[in-house]
Amino acid sequence: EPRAPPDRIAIVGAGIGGTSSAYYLRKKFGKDVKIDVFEREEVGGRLATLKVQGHDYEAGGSVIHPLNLHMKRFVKELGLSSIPTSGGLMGVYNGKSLVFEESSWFIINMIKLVWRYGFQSLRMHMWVEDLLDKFMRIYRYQSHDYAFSSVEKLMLAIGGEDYIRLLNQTLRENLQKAGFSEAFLDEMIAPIMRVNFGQSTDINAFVGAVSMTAADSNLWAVEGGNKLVCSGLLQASGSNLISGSVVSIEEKTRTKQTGNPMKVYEVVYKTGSETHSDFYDIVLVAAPLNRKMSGITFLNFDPPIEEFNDPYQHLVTTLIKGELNSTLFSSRPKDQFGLSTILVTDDSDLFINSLSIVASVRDKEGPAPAVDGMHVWKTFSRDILTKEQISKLFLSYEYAVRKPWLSYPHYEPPQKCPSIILHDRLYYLNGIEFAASCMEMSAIAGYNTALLAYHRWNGNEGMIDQDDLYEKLKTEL
Ligand SMILES: Cc1cc2nc3c(=O)[nH]c(=O)nc-3n(C[C@H](O)[C@H](O)[C@H](O)COP(=O)(O)OP(=O)(O)OC[C@H]3O[C@@H](n4cnc5c(N)ncnc54)[C@H](O)[C@@H]3O)c2cc1C
Ligand SMILES: CC(C)=CCC/C(C)=C/CC/C(C)=C/CSC[C@H](N)C(=O)O
Repeated sequence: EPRAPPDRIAIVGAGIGGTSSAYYLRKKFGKDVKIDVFEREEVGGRLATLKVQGHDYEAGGSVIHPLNLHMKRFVKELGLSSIPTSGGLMGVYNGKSLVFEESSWFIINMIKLVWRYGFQSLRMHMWVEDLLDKFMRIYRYQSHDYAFSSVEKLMLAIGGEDYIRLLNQTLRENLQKAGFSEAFLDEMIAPIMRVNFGQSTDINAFVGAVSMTAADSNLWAVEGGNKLVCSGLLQASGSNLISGSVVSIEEKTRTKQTGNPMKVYEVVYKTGSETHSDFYDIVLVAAPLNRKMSGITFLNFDPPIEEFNDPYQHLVTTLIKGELNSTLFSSRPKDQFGLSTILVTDDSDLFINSLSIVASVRDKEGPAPAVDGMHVWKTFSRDILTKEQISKLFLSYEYAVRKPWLSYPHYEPPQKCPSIILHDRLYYLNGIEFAASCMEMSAIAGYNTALLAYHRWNGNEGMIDQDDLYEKLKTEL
């Protein structure tokens, strides 16, 4: 029989990780537990929008894969709508010319790819499909309430030693061993890593494969903004949003109303200039702890809570309403340029990772047609763009707005992922980002940590770190 549920749970962070964990904690522990979600900025976290002339555009997490089943389920259960994001033609620029340009004709693209790279594109598609096939196992494990006490054990359960190997090799090493050519890696793979994770093929091979799936077609987004999933989950979970910044967490002993002494966590948080504190049975940290990003101090833990020293990447999203200077990329007349996404190779020496025409979060039909040759373009760059750099990219522009991020871990395989269990009933979701950082991975972490907290609270050790789950569930169903 499950023991009486906890009285109070605290979640630090109202991004997709924190809000999905609130949603699943409510489902598991029931209606009586009090769930407080602390958020120091906007609900949504790295799911955020920027306004350009009255219209909202994704500035953080923008695309979702059709096989991201948690995001798909959230949109359905929250009564939200999805809009397609793929579309437009892509080119790869190497600093001198466009080494590859998509055609609107599929057969032309195939001929171009086979002519330049043989059948490597087809082999890459199969490599990614194999990863995705194994990846789908996590949904079956979680639908049967199985949980994992570390990212490595979760990865092992999904893809066996192959997945652990992907974590511990660079994408380049893995693909070189698989026989892919340097030209294919430099001209096709590296630009996709740069746009998706701000790094090249030195990234770990698992996040590299995840990044390749983000180059698939049929990607989608939430109409009105992906951050609506977070606000929706927060409401659906019946949690209390506390707009404040958590500054410390410490284990304390308190006497409950029953008269029994209980170990609880004191969460100290600031709202404006005021400092408050409250006590919780369970705490989930759903925000990166790296390099003091969260500003949380763990007080008087013995042994002390592990250090989180790996850096996150600086990345700047800039939205510019302007007319592209297409002569920078091609000698064709500007009205025949035709590309809506430009990726760059490592040796392009260009100060951006990517440039693409974007649609607002309400545009169901894709980007609005150009007005006076002007579109809204999104660039990703490591540093804030100077006016001179923007003027190099655009013949003219009406408006520019930017959002700097500490976006993703800097990946440096072999990849050690931070722990999920920091202390008895103190959990950490964002270690999963060191496998791969995306909305669906944080949603998976939210579900896994909710299940882990529930099973550990109720002593259901048999539901944690089960071996051979794939075989077990294959025969059971
Ligand atoms: C530019 C960019 C583009 C991206 N594109 C995509 C994409 O297309 N598709 C995709 O799937 N993923 C994408 N991602 C990644 C995806 O957005 C993230 O992996 C995901 O949103 C992380 O969610 P999270 O809840 O784990 O963390 P976060 O969203 O970072 O949420 C953590 C929250 O905790 C809060 N917080 C931190 N410390 C404290 C504290 N001490 N007290 C209170 N609150 C605190 C923060 O304010 C934040 O709101 C992108 C990310 C960036 C930056
Ligand atoms: C977890 C699995 C199996 C799939 C997720 C695929 C996916 C959507 C990954 C997101 C990768 C990412 C962080 C992209 C950032 S940039 C997105 C887009 N290219 C843009 O330019 O906005």
